[in-house]
Amino acid sequence: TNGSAPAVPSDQYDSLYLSPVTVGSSTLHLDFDTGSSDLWVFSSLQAQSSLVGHDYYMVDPAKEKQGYTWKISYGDGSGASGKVYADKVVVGGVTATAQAVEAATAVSAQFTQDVDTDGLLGLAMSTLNTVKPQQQKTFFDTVLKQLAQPLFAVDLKYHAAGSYDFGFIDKSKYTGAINYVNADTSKGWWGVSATAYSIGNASTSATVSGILDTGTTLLYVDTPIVKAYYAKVKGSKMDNTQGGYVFPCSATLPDFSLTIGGVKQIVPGKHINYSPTSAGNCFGGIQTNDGIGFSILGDIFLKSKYVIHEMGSTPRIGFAQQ
Ligand SMILES: CSC[C@H](NC(=O)[C@H](Cc1ccccc1)NC(=O)N1CCOCC1)C(=O)N[C@@H](CC1CCCCC1)[C@@H](O)C(=O)OC(C)C
Repeated sequence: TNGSAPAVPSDQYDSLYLSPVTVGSSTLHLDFDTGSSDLWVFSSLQAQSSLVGHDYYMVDPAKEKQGYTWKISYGDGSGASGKVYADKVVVGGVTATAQAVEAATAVSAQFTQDVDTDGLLGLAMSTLNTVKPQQQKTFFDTVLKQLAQPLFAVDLKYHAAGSYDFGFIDKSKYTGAINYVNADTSKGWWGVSATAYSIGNASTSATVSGILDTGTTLLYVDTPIVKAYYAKVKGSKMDNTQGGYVFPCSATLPDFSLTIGGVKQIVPGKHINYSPTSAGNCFGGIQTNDGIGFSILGDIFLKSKYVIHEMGSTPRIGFAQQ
């Protein structure tokens, strides 16, 4: 089988994308996250006050995996925890009949405030799953064998609805060739390396190692690259109160590319103007990975591409231009 689910921006700046998922008998809107490996949902186990504005999973005690718990924390400091159930999960017509569904008993303030996100669906390797006493499979791992091809493809768009395809490559969603590279899954993520970057037409050799992460809004790379980029943006500055590089909203932003597998993967300058700030300037889509330890190729990088994540005998990543 195969299937496709829409990926709809949660707000006008594409800060995250939400996809409809049937969990048990409810339809929830989840953030598909290639940076983590838990499928967790807002649930009837939470206080009613935490559920205002959310769709949530009505737990069925008969489906509980007795004694199983989970607890996750994310790069931005948010987190959640709870109990585990085995229930039907359907994504774009692809059905996992007994998927581990992690029902929240507690979620951090960021999640309670963000009333659009009803949970996350992790698409990294199952080795990062947080369920105890026994790690559980991601949705993708659960359905892998029933998929026509062992892959999912990510088609996030700039200020528009895109999609996640499971089990097939949709030729209508990209142009030109698909360029494949081996994925480094040793740390549990979809890891890639670039051998160069370019700012406008100037290319510089450098090793950029990072992970693809649909659950991260921006593009985080090494500080020297970030400095070189904003040196080309008149009026840009590092603004600690805003938490990163900002620039006049009228600035012209150069294109940025990373060379992966010998092919330049270009991020249009337009995509690098992430959003206006409260201070009247604009916040950059490229920021420093200081403190993270590796680069994160998040939505700013992904939203101009069709990216195939293939879990064959050798895991591969395929890049094509939208
Ligand atoms: C650099 S790592 C930071 C990353 N978070 C983010 O990128 C969050 C996502 C978000 C958007 C809207 C509302 C709430 C959260 N955005 C963010 O920090 N922003 C601040 C800068 O301006 C852009 C928005 C992160 O923690 N990603 C998580 C998934 C994420 C999904 C949304 C809820 C919070 C958790 C995950 O991909 C992860 O931890 O990746 C690891 C590998 C870093």
